Amino acid sequence: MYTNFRMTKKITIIGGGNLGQSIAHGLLSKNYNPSNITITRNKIELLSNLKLKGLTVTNNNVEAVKNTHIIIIAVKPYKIENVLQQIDSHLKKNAIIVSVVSDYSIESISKNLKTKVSIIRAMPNTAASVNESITCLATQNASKEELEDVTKIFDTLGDTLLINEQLMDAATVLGACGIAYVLRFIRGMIQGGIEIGFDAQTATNIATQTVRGATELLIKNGNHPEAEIDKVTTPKGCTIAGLNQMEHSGFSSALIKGIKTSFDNISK
Ligand SMILES: NC(=O)C1=CN([C@@H]2O[C@H](COP(=O)(O)OP(=O)(O)OC[C@H]3O[C@@H](n4cnc5c(N)ncnc54)[C@H](O)[C@@H]3O)[C@@H](O)[C@H]2O)C=CC1
Ligand SMILES: O=C(O)[C@@H]1CCC=N1
Repeated sequence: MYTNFRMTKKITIIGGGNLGQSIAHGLLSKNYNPSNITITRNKIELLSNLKLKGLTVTNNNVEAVKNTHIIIIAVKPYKIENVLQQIDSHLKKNAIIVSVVSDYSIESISKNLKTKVSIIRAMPNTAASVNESITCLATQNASKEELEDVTKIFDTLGDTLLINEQLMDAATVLGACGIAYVLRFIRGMIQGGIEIGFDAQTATNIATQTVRGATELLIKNGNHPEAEIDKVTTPKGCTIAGLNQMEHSGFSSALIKGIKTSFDNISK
């Protein structure tokens, strides 16, 4: 993970919504020069917090891409074609299009652009705002240097993986939708914690740090989850009793089915 680099490349984020703003906040918190970041959306008043931090905020996509090297498109899938048509003839020769739009292929982006530019698909998540995203990247025509530049940007927002584009839908579900699944899990932990005696804030503190600890055990030890679970489950103890009850209620199965259902719904 890069933590201390300052890139001088200009970045434009088209679509300053949930993900676009998360990316902007993540870049700012790692000292990306705000004067090198432009962010667009129709209602620019909703970006006033970023404007105060020194970003260029505009609703003019054409102006926003004119002198920009890296253009991150973060609009909803049904809006990307409009955006591509709008910016096409205004792109710099060496521009790189980075699309975080789900279910919209590199081939589709290419077909909607007359200008020949490098295209990279990226699938980060909203934890980019706190520099803890996992971002999967895929490209067909970007050079090694271009891919390195874009990887550096997403490395400031968390971790980055290069994948085959065929796995982009799977990356969307596991990494991007995954934030919501984990949050719902944590909410369940908190609700359980309140029922057994903690106030909501204390339950939240315990649940969130426990999730962080479990995650670190896997990342730092590189173990299979069951190896770490074995260390917690005393024979005839309360952990295994609770865990088995969760499984009788379909805990793992619910997660697997949910992930599969999300995947099946990507193109709907
Ligand atoms: N929200 C998430 O966790 C993730 C979202 N994505 C993808 O990122 C994209 C954006 O998702 P969200 O941020 O959740 O949506 P959003 O609706 O919060 O943000 C999209 C923004 O684009 C703006 N917009 C619409 N048309 C525009 C135009 N012509 N020019 C400039 N701005 C325009 C909208 O006003 C809105 O603020 C989607 O394609 C989604 O699939 C990918 C990974 C995670
Ligand atoms: O739910 C969605 O459609 C988007 C894709 C990834 C995260 N949110």
